[in-house]
Amino acid sequence: MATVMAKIAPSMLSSDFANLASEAEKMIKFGADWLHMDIMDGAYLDCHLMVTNPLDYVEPLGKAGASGFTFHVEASKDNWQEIIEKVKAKGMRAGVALKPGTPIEEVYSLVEAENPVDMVLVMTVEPGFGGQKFMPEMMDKVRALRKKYPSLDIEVDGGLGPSTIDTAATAGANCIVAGSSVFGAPEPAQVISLLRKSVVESQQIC
Ligand SMILES: O=C(CO)[C@@H](O)[C@H](O)COP(=O)(O)O
Repeated sequence: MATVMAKIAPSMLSSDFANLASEAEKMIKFGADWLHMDIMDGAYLDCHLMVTNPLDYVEPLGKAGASGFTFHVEASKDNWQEIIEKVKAKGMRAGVALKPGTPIEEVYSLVEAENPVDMVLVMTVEPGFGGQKFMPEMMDKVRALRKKYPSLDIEVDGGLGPSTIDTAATAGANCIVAGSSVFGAPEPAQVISLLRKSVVESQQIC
């Protein structure tokens, strides 16, 4: 599977997520896979929670129509099992993210749990803002995950674009989050298509 997700930043949303659908519609026009479920069959809304208390957001995001709920391993040391359970009970896929300084071994127990996460998000910049430089050294984490879990969804986020996608895709990432490279492009659709092509081609030679 190759998934290209255009990011909807929290600052673009109202506090009650009331404008979620209209923001998702914009992404459809650009050709992203990341779409609101109520708008189109097969649409997928991926939500990455860079917060200290992810549990508080399971209910509102489930209600708003989120498809995937990704929380940080650094913020859930004591309650990740409860978060996964509640996220899945709300009909969402569960993902776990890790910051650049966090060792990859910290997510293994969440992938191997009886009730496991469906995806691991390897941050390729420090969480905080768009437009940062891709960190190629994070590809060691992606390679380790892909080797250990051949069919796991592995997402990368930060600095992804035409000049970095091949590095991420050949390492084994199959879900790509792209902000500035898509929104800053004269032809966003072309960038999305290029990102997808790189992932698909890398999967064929694996
Ligand atoms: O959330 C983050 C960083 O905190 C990322 O999602 C970036 O916002 C992606 O933007 P680009 O690096 O693609 O511009």
